[in-house]
Amino acid sequence: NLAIANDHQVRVWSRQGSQTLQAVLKDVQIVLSAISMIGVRDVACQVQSFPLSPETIFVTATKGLDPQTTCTPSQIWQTIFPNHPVVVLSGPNLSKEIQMELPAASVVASNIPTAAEVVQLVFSSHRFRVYTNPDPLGVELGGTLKNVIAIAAGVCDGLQLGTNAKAALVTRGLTEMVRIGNNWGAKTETFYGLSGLGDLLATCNSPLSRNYQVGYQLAGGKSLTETLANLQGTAEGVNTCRVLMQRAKQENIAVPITEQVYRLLQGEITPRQALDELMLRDIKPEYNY
Ligand SMILES: NC(=O)C1=CN([C@@H]2O[C@H](COP(=O)(O)OP(=O)(O)OC[C@H]3O[C@@H](n4cnc5c(N)ncnc54)[C@H](O)[C@@H]3O)[C@@H](O)[C@H]2O)C=CC1
Ligand SMILES: O=C(CO)COP(=O)(O)O
Repeated sequence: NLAIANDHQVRVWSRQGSQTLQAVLKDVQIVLSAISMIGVRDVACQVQSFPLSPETIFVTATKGLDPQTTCTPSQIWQTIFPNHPVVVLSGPNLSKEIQMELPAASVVASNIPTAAEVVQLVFSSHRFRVYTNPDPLGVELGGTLKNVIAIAAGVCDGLQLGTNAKAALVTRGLTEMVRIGNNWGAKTETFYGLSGLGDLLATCNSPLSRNYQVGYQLAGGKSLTETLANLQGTAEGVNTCRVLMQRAKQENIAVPITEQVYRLLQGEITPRQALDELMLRDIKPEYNY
């Protein structure tokens, strides 16, 4: 809708639609993927078999981690299309609000600045303010990692733990995101921008967020299976949490909040036990000076 409002021609493909992917991709300048994480590699491999101009830009809006490789979506697109520009689009962008034409801001990040600028122009308008950023990994990890913290935030609200607890959780969640991001090569300052703190605040405070909803329902005593069965759309944080736990263990990264969300999702602990585990951790400095 945003691109159409800027007079661009847009074609939409979905596996439920009648048009073939090849027909939709004929002569396109930009391919924007918003496939859920589970389907990214499959769709990218299909796209690889179609003729595309070498200038075609890939934009990815998926927020997740590949369970097999722990790669981010943009890393998958870049591996399959090594000679094409890849741009990450991420920010505090709850789609229902954008559909309602409420104002929002977002970030487009790429190793190729001109590609990010092209995409910035395509989507920018008086109701959607788009910033460029040179740290695609950081921007992508902000949108991906906050989903795990949003599950925890949903639990926090579901248990009615109060505003102080929520502020503590979100702030320490950001510290955890920065720690993981730094370890994987992303820049600290990116996490304090729209795609990090911005998206964290949006997702942790909105019932429109599916990840927040997962936490909220679990706190209300529903099982994960029941919660996911009644959820409209994908809650990427569930898969992200599992992938993250596996990689954090391998790389010895401290991820206390992720660990409690993981154990909760696995059905190993109750929401109350997860809270106690976090509150009773060894006391320590807020950060290492
Ligand atoms: N909804 C939102 O507010 C936002 C969503 N995102 C991200 O966008 C992605 C998609 O989210 P939603 O559209 O909300 O989820 P959704 O569940 O509504 O849509 C995902 C789509 O991916 C399709 N899909 C899955 N596997 C496929 C495959 N192998 N081949 C073809 N299609 C496949 C599904 O059929 C579905 O239409 C997620 O990674 C999400 O984190 C990012 C920003 C905002
Ligand atoms: O990423 C989002 C908003 O920026 C959407 O959050 P959910 O996937 O939790 O609905």
